[in-house]
Amino acid sequence: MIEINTLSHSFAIGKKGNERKIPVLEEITLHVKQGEIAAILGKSGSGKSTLLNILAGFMVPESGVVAVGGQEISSLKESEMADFRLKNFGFIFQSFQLMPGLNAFENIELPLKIKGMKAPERRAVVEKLMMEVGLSEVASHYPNELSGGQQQRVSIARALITNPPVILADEPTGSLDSETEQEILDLIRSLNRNLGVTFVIITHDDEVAGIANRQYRLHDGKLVKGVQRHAI
Ligand SMILES: Nc1ncnc2c1ncn2[C@@H]1O[C@H](COP(=O)(O)OP(=O)(O)OP(=O)(O)O)[C@@H](O)[C@H]1O
Repeated sequence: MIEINTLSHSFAIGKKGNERKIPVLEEITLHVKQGEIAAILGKSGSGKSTLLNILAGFMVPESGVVAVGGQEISSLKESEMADFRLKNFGFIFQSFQLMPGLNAFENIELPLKIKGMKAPERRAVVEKLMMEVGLSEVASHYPNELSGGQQQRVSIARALITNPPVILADEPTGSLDSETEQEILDLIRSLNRNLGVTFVIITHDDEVAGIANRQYRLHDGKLVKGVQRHAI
């Protein structure tokens, strides 16, 4: 499903004409099968966000190949990449990134509106998913009227509403207390099982990585360990 082969990237820092190249990712090779949960673990500064940004096509790597569902993404033009991203990826962030002026239902509905789905169909699809993620009771609540865990459920539902095959999650429980973290991890696991969605989770937290079928550990831009914990 996701194939990253000998990916390297560096950033140039310093004044123009006097730049230094700092390697951030070195010869990364990792593969994620369809339906797996993969965790990319690493301390702050190890290169996790850079790897996720390259995987999502927000950044073009210096060298190496990134393919998703057989499509090599570095060969896509910017507009093709935007289209590819919409169809293939859902995003979950540590800080939820909900629209404050929309209630829970409307936040989840938004991607379907953008896609041009008609209102009655949207309602049916959103209500079904809200039930699945345990949000039916709070459909009309605005983000500031929801707990952190509920806000993350909304953002997970919004990521899933267009049925993307892959969810990219950046520290999805980083803003939550440990009890709520466990609830969200259980939800991710059950959505992965029930819907067959592939998850790539970047985290510094071994607890979060514990739900993954496959763990990759980054240290100073190098993959130090790729562990298959349990098959799907
Ligand atoms: N645009 C940039 N220009 C120069 N250096 C950068 C840039 N973006 C990131 N870096 C450097 O690359 C390294 C990896 O950063 P990255 O954000 O990928 O790490 P991370 O593991 O996601 O860290 P965190 O967990 O703190 O978000 C860091 O040393 C960072 O300073």
